[in-house]
Amino acid sequence: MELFEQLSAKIKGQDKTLVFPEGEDVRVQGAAIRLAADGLIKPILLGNQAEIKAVATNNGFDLAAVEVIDPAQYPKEQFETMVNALVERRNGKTDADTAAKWLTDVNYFGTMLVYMGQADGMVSGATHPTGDTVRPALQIIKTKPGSSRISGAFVMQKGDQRYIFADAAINIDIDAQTMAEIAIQSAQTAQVFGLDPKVAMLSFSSKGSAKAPQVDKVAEATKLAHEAAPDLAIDGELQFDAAIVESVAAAKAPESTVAGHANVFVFPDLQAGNIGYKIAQRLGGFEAIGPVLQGLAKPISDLSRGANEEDVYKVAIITAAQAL
Ligand SMILES: CC(C)(COP(=O)(O)OP(=O)(O)OC[C@H]1O[C@@H](n2cnc3c(N)ncnc32)[C@H](O)[C@@H]1OP(=O)(O)O)[C@@H](O)C(=O)NCCC(=O)NCCS
Ligand SMILES: CC(=O)OP(=O)(O)O
Repeated sequence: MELFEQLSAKIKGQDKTLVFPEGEDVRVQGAAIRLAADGLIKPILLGNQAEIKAVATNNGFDLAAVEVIDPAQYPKEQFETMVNALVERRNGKTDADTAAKWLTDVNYFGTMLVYMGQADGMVSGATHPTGDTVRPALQIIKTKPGSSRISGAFVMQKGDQRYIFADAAINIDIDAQTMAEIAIQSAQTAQVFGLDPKVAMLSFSSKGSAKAPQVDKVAEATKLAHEAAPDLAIDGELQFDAAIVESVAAAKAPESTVAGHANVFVFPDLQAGNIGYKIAQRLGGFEAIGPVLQGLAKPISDLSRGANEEDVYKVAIITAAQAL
């Protein structure tokens, strides 16, 4: 069975509720209506009630199976409960006035619905940049036990080829310890997507072919990940060609069991990761699913603003599966 058929079969009938803060967006509405019609999730759209209706009418959508919440018309008592819960969660870092202001932003409002258990997960980012989409999750949902950082992976698919690219979304400039943690998180994500992880720690050097502090960082991250997860198939530092092409691996890293066969690619910083996934997507013809946020205590997913309706639909399926 194909990946999304498997995930859909898992979530069907589980009635997971997902909140979509960008309820006025036509791609989001289209996906939410399909997800509800397919019995996969119960969607909540956030936004201005009149605008949401206008978009639906203009596109011939029927919103009967979709709950709509207009934060501006949220009952006063429930809003106050939400403000108090946010202040308590922030534990002295955010006062009531700031919390009330934050909650006028749909991403904060949606994240609080998840935090308070009124939704099982959230999908946003079709119109908001990543920082604005994920910041509320970092501040409110926070990391799950065993994780100290949140990172973002893409599932890259073309035909029967499937790879994980990380971090391509969150951590801008990482140290060796963070890169090691991202590697281990990404291997776990690979397993969720049916891959037997073989992790390449990427660099512009293979096994000491270049000397630079940036290369040392990747070699150190590989060592730290080995120590933390001794059973994980991981190697570095490797150039991308050595990681993926058997003949190049034979020349550049002949001792490696990962080189030439890697399916999880961990990038040394966000410039490389974000550029890398978009090149594979736009020039290589790979479908980019994600970013799938790794290490969060509850499932919140970001979208690329370049996402289409199908991307929203698929990311929602992944998010609901994470909520099981
Ligand atoms: C994600 C991002 C917005 C966080 O930046 P920020 O809001 O300036 O973060 P701050 O350092 O102010 O931290 C805000 C909170 O988030 C937490 N946080 C930040 N990054 C985190 C991470 N990777 N994992 C876990 N928590 C994190 C901080 O601990 C802090 O929590 P606190 O308020 O309870 O103390 C920033 O790293 C970023 O812009 N990343 C790049 C996003 C992007 O543009 N990607 C490309 C497109 S996908
Ligand atoms: C993940 C990503 O790059 O998002 P955007 O295209 O919205 O910046």
